[in-house]
Amino acid sequence: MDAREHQDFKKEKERLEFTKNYIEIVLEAAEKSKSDYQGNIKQALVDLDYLDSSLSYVNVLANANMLQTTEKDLRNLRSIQNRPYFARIDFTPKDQSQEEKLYIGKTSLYKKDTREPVIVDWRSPIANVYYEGQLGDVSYEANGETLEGELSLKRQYVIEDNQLEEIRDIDLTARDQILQESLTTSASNRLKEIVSTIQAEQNRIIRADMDKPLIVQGVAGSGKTTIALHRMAYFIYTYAENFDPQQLMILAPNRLFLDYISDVLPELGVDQVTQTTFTDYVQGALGQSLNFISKDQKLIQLIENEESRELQWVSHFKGSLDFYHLLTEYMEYLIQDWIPSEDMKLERYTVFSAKKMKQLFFEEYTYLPPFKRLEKLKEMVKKQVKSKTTEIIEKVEEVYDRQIDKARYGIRDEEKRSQKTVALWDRKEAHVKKLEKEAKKLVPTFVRKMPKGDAFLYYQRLITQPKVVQQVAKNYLNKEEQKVFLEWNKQNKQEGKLDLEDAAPILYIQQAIYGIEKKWMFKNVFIDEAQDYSLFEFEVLKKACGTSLFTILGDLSQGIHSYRGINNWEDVTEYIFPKATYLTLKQSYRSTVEIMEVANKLMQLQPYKGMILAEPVVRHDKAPEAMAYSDSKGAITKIIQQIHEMKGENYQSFAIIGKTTEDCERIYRSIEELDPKLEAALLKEDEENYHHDVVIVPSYLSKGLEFDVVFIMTMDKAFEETELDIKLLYVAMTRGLHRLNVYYDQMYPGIMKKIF
Ligand SMILES: Nc1ncnc2c1ncn2[C@@H]1O[C@H](COP(=O)(O)OP(=O)(O)OP(=O)(O)O)[C@@H](O)[C@H]1O
Repeated sequence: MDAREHQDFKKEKERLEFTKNYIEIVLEAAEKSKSDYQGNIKQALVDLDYLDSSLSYVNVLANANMLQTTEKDLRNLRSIQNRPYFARIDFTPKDQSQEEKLYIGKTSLYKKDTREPVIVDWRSPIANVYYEGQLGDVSYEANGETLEGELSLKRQYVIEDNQLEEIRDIDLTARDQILQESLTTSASNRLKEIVSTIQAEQNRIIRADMDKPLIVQGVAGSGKTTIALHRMAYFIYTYAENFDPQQLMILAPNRLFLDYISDVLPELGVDQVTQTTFTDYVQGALGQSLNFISKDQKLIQLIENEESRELQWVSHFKGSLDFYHLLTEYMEYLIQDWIPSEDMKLERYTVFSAKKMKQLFFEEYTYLPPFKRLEKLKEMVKKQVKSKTTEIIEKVEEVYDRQIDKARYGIRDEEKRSQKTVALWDRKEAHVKKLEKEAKKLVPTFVRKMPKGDAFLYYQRLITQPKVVQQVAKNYLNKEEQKVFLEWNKQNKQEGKLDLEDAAPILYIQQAIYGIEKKWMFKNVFIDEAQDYSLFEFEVLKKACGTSLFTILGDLSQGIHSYRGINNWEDVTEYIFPKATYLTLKQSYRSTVEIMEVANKLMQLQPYKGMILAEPVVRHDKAPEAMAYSDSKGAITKIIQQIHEMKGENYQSFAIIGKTTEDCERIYRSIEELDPKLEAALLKEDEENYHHDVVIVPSYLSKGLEFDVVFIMTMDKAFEETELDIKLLYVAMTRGLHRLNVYYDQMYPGIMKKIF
């Protein structure tokens, strides 16, 4: 209700005033202390010039740290200055009579003297009561303890520019009005934070046990991406003391998507986390750039039906755990002759026995990856050569000395004696020199024989050399399959490219043989659009990152890459993350009831059962319309006209989704010709932004994005009733928040006839 009409308006207004003033005082104080720190640093730097004192260096560091915290606090406080909190709870802890009135906001603020909270952070344990609790008895966890109490008030505020606009008390029956309003607003080109409207099922995911892997199946628009980012923010807050945000990594499907989420990260204070795509991660960890065919390029081939049977089979095999086991065997095969089979000798003396080397390499050093073992062994060889050479030379010298003594005391004739001893001396000297020379060659010879390949080369050898394939793949592929496999890879090699599915095995070889550099290892990994990953990819990420603490979010209904990815979550839990918690999100927040009805109707045409259908939050707009056209230019003219009309109705973001890139290019060219003033952009996979009036995007690339109004337009290649096409169309349909209109060629209606 309008804040002014609420019975507590006066008190709430005073409270807001107080908070506003308090923030101002804190900000002023912080500004002052900031300039003090800056002064201190300046002084310390001056001292550093003429004092050789590590103390002043420490001083610089200490103040720089202080400055950093202050800067961070300042930033946080400034960001909430106009809207310090969004909710209040009244909570009475069990066995206490004093009720606490807690105001919840995006960051916490305490009174300096009493430590009484002015604002409670939304991530704090007690705030859980706001997201989860209904009025009455409630409980929450803090520091491993369950705390109980009574929740007597749950209140929401709409505050704009520090003015209290609305106050809403939530009782058992009230619908979440603020959520409704938040969903009605237009989609900008960016994802937004939702701290004030997080729903209970989402809250459970955000706060789910951080010490266990988490798998989330969530329908389209259920907030998976949003929640992933909020869970990161929660994680960083909860473990602030002993956790560096850089130890978190989020893997997104492409760079376009990273750009889409980029604004919300700093808002949530999680901008320091590593954000990348799977292939960029692999190339980073390898320190090498490789030419992968993107999964979208592959999908285009699939949609266009070129070579599709082999493509699906090879991609599927390369993503399977069978291939993973094959790789494991291959690496054993590969390293078996890394250790020489003959002893390292200096003349007839053994410097390092092959048996000892084998024992070190295959037994003692197995805690290291093989290449590191070799390096360790090299160091060992160096030391051994040094000490053994001295030992051997001493032995040889002893033999000569004995002979010299024998000559000295056994030959009576002086001349003969002298000749003999001199000859022996010369021989001794020459022999020692020879030994020294030979000894010098031992380490370089050993090093020369060390394997010179790298992960990529070893992998190429495995997938393109018939002898290796025959030897290693015989337990996994029959002769015919081996042939297809080899030919496929040979073709790729000739074209200088790699399948996307090659990324995981190359990373596996890197990890298993060379090890992964520390900066590419993480404590916690988040994967969005995880339905597109294969079991092999999950497994290798777990190994390379050195953790099993993954948060995996995906939607099988949108699994347009399921020919290479997964078809169910059970396999992921069974084979990769046996300890994972599995949670689902059924509510969809993005699209209207009308759009979701059509999308669900489409989903039910899937050949297999058991798909979780989305339940939209009750929000209405015009029902989707479908139009069969006979002339594509005419249809595009109509779309342009509708865009102009809807812009007048306050819809802001528009997308035209085509089935293929080719269709999108045709649409784009037509728009340029028909309405050059309309700012249109054709989206590509590696695009980093899409700030335009209208974007034209192929169905497979639209995944994860959202727009106020979506037009779907097909040409001579209709969406058909196949698993892939149904999923592609489902993804396209569920991108719209408010309106969806479909245009298809009347000669090629495909599946549209069944749903409209
Ligand atoms: N609790 C919420 N309050 C307000 N808005 C929400 C809430 N949850 C989700 N949304 C909004 O719903 C939309 C969909 O969210 P998001 O893109 O995170 O969903 P998703 O599950 O990743 O979708 P998809 O799988 O279809 O790409 C976004 O606009 C998001 O801001």
